[in-house]
Amino acid sequence: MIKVSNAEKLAEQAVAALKWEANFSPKPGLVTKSSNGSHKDMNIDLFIKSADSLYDTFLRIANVSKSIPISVVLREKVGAIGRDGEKAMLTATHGVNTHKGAIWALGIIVAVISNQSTTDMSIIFQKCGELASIADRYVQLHSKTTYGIQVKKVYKINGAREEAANGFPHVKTSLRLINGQMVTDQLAWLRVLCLLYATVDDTNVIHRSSLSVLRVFQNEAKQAFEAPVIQESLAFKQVTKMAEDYQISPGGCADLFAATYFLNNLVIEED
Ligand SMILES: CC(C)(COP(=O)(O)OP(=O)(O)OC[C@H]1O[C@@H](n2cnc3c(N)ncnc32)[C@H](O[C@H]2O[C@H](COP(=O)(O)OP(=O)(O)OP(=O)(O)O)[C@@H](O)[C@H]2O)[C@@H]1O)[C@@H](O)C(=O)NCCC(=O)NCCS
Ligand SMILES: Nc1ncnc2[nH]cnc12
Repeated sequence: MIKVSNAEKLAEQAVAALKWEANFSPKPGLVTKSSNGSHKDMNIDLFIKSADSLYDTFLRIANVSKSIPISVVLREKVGAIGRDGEKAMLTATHGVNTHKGAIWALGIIVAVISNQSTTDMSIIFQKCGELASIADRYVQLHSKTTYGIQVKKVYKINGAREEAANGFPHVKTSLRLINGQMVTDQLAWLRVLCLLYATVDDTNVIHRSSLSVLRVFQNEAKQAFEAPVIQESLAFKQVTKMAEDYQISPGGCADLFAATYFLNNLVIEED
């Protein structure tokens, strides 16, 4: 029987995916090892610290998810651990929001892999949708108005919550595009990033600019995605310039990029 990695391995792989994403370059608007993008309060060291602070969160999620069926009980247990994870992140970063969206996306994915003990991606995405769609009473009780909620009040778009509830459609597409290619294939990964920039309605970008700016940004990213050599294309230069001009940062795309890497590199163990 094939058994998915144990809880420790899953947590290690989730942290590794976050560090890989932070280090990946270029990522217009986002923090990389060579640029702080559109950020004054973040840098690569902060992202690495933040990723390390989340190991216990992913480990607890993987452990709790082993034996409880997908249900409101599991959803609320994972939610409570996720909120503890947000606190751990804010302690590690002295109050800077580096990984809230990533805790959410990878938290749900880690929970499902541990729960289902499978590497079948269609099952993983379907069950992620089920788990993320279950209402967690404590989120309603404790959540203040977030940027995501504010943006969705104004525009009819899907944010982080819907991405997970719909079974991560953008991660599914990214995974198909990368199709098991190795980490070292930088150009292939840059294409994945451009496709995410082109298709995700990132609430961070809208919050810092507007929906119409996001649409232009997405259109440039789509052209960059289609270019034979992305980094040499005018469209990619435009994406970079727009990130600078509008100080926009597609943090939601970064999270889904990390989630794609995590699933593409999921290690399985045999009994
Ligand atoms: C369901 C929750 C995700 C909460 O959703 P909500 O929409 O209410 O939350 P937001 O506070 O707006 O955070 C959502 C974060 O998700 C990322 N994101 C944005 N758009 C999308 C999208 N379309 N698809 C997927 N993901 C998306 C994004 O996170 C990343 O960006 C953050 C950094 O942003 P930045 O602009 O640099 O910094 P800020 O300080 O926020 O802004 P400025 O002031 O600087 O401009 C960083 O977090 C990245 O990861 C959005 O920020 C969920 O969180 C929830 O309900 N949690 C409760 C606990 C729980 O149930 N957990 C269960 C699983 S563990
Ligand atoms: N590398 C990055 N830069 C800025 N925001 C992010 N959110 C997640 N990863 C990020």
